[in-house]
Amino acid sequence: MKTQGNILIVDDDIDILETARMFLKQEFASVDIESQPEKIAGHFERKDYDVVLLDMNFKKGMNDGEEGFYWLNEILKMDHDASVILITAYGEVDLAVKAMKQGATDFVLKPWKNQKLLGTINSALKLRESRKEVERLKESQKSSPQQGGSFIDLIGNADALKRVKDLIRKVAVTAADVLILGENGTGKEVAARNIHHLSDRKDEVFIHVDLGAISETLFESELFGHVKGAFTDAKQDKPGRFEIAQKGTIFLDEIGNLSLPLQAKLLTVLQSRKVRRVGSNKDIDLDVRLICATNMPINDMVAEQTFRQDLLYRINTVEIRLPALRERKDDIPLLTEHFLKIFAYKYHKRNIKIADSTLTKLQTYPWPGNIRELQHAVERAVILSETDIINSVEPFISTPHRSSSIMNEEKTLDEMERDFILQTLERNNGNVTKTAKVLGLSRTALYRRMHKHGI
Ligand SMILES: Nc1ncnc2c1ncn2[C@@H]1O[C@H](COP(=O)(O)OP(=O)(O)OP(=O)(O)O)[C@@H](O)[C@H]1O
Repeated sequence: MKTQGNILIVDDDIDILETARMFLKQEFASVDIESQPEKIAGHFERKDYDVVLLDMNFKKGMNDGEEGFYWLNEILKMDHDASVILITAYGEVDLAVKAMKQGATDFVLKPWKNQKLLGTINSALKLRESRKEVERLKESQKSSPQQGGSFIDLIGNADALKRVKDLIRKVAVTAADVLILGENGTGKEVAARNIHHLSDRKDEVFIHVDLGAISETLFESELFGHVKGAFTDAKQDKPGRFEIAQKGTIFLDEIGNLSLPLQAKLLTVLQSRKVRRVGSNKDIDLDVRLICATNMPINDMVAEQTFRQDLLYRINTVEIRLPALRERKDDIPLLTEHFLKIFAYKYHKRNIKIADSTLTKLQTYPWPGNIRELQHAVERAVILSETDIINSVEPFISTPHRSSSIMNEEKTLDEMERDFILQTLERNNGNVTKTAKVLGLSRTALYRRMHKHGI
């Protein structure tokens, strides 16, 4: 069976064109020839070419390759993913190498051996397919609401947040790598998206990678991609997240959860700014903006040698720390009203309001799950409320224990947090996973707090 693929051969030597066509017709679905490069555009209007074989010199006696460069450029203007193979004579190899730097995929020397030509075209076809795959993935990422995500403004006027917003504005326009620190639910992802949207990469993709959710064994293949046959399940070539993020921003979330061996692998890629698919021997230059985030005490982890210092230095050119919600209590009413609007609309309760006294009481609760917890609480209150005015904290809170911790203003925030974790653990029979879920925390974050409170 013939291989799928449209091939165009451009050379002023009719003999070469005919011989190449005769041979390649047996192998590929469609082979066209052209002796006048000025007509390349016409071919591209009629067909989508996967591989173009292009002569370097057209005019007799010319061997500076200038025409080849010119037409290569024209082809890439028409289709920037085109795979162009240059046909060069012996002695023109330097020119061919220069052309590859300018976007050609490969070159073949005249006179060629048919099997060698076939191998070169097949590799170019593969490359073309994988470039198309990257483009397809980019498009699907852009249109997926989860990945593409729209720009959400960081709501809040508290001084601690104003400083963060200032820093974001300053750093966004630079190429600096950014490390965002902060507890769960403080808005690290929102901040990362803000940086992307305020940068000159805003029209390119924003790729969110949750490192905590990728298994140790799949890490390399997910991030760096793989070639067909690299391992048992590698049925076809697949680009990694770094490659998909080309020209855009890659957001490596939960970087503190990476094991030491994976930290080493990531460091190699970040240092060289090159990525190599698993099973391939070709490096791909990376042009990506790097933003990392973690809720772990990364500096302590360096001291404990569970996080590599050299990796930290590589990723934290600028460090942004998002304040916990309890450190910016003044913003609680504003955020509550913001979420109220969203959920009032969603649940068709357009007239719903929250009494001022209730808003004030919500400010006294420590919100260990931060803004995400507040968001869920407002959603619950809107669903449960039977009147238009919510004038109690009860509907915000799923249990009586929780409301007593809200209203008890005598205790310090730390004490309330400790009590609250204990109560929640008790209700979940000591199950940390369930407790973490109820509190809107990751297991690691919950363990850290339990450790802090001596639980
Ligand atoms: N300043 C803010 N204004 C409005 N909404 C916000 C703000 N900060 C966070 N949110 C909302 O709170 C929720 C949690 O935010 P986000 O996912 O960015 O937090 P995170 O710090 O990345 O959390 P995690 O560490 O758990 O991944 C999201 O629904 C987000 O839209």
